[in-house]
Amino acid sequence: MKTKIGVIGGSGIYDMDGLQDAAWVSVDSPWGTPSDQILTGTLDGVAMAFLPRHGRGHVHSPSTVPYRANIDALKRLGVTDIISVSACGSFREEMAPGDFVVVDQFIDRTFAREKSFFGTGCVAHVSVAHPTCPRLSEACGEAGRAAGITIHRGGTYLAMEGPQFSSQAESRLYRDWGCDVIGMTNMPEAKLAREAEICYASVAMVTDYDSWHPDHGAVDITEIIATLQGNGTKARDLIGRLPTLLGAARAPCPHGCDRALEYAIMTAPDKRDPVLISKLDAVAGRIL
Ligand SMILES: CSC[C@H]1O[C@H](OP(=O)(O)O)[C@H](O)[C@@H]1O
Ligand SMILES: Nc1ncnc2[nH]cnc12
Repeated sequence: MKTKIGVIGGSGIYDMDGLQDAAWVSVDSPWGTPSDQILTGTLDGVAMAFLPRHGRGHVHSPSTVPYRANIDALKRLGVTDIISVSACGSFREEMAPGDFVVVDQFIDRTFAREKSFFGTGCVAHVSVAHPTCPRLSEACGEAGRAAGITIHRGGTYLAMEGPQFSSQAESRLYRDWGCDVIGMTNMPEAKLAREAEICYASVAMVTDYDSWHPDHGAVDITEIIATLQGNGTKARDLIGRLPTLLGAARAPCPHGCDRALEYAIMTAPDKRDPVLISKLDAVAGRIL
């Protein structure tokens, strides 16, 4: 199988340079219209697909990002591995603004989003005990180190609904829960990538200390935007190193991300809803 790297660019990352045969393409999805067109091309001989999560011009709020359409569209393009690049606040002194964190766990506190491709007429339960792919996360860590970025391996990301930032009491609570960083978008994105059997790694770029830090006051959007610019340059460097690290030929995921649906579907074949089954053609076509 061939590797196709999908990059979902978060706040401040709306484009990707250096692709050969670059073209923005529209992808139709039965799950709605994706956030934007998808930039396709190749980098060092590896196929790439870049999607700005909020759309060019930052149109979609964290609650209205069409997460299902985005993941479905990437799957339709043949994406095997997704790198999610996101801005985040930090709950740890040592995870400072400008640092990157390769997230490996999530606490999902979002509540106003569609979180699954499955439902009435085709029920499925996948495991998200380990919601990110260790192989892909390792490659992101290596690429970040090679780019000279201070990059922390492993961290728990609190996904909040937003769009407002947390109160100081919430910020302190999440810190006490053992969370390391906070953002508004990695859920349900990571869960949907698992349902679509796509390896998913999350690179969170610290922009602020949220609102718990006694020396930093409350999170402030102007501070975030200033830090985002430097973070974006580093993120482009990290992503540019991934094709060589991952290679064009892809072995099956040793952690089973690409087989997540193998035993997940509960609904008996004769009880399945044909309309839903047809919408699942890309996500679950391998097993349906
Ligand atoms: C620009 S501050 C808040 C905004 O930034 C993050 O976006 P993303 O995860 O797409 O990089 C955060 O989740 C909020 O949406
Ligand atoms: N403190 C914060 N909370 C939520 N999302 C963020 N994105 C960047 N900083 C954030």
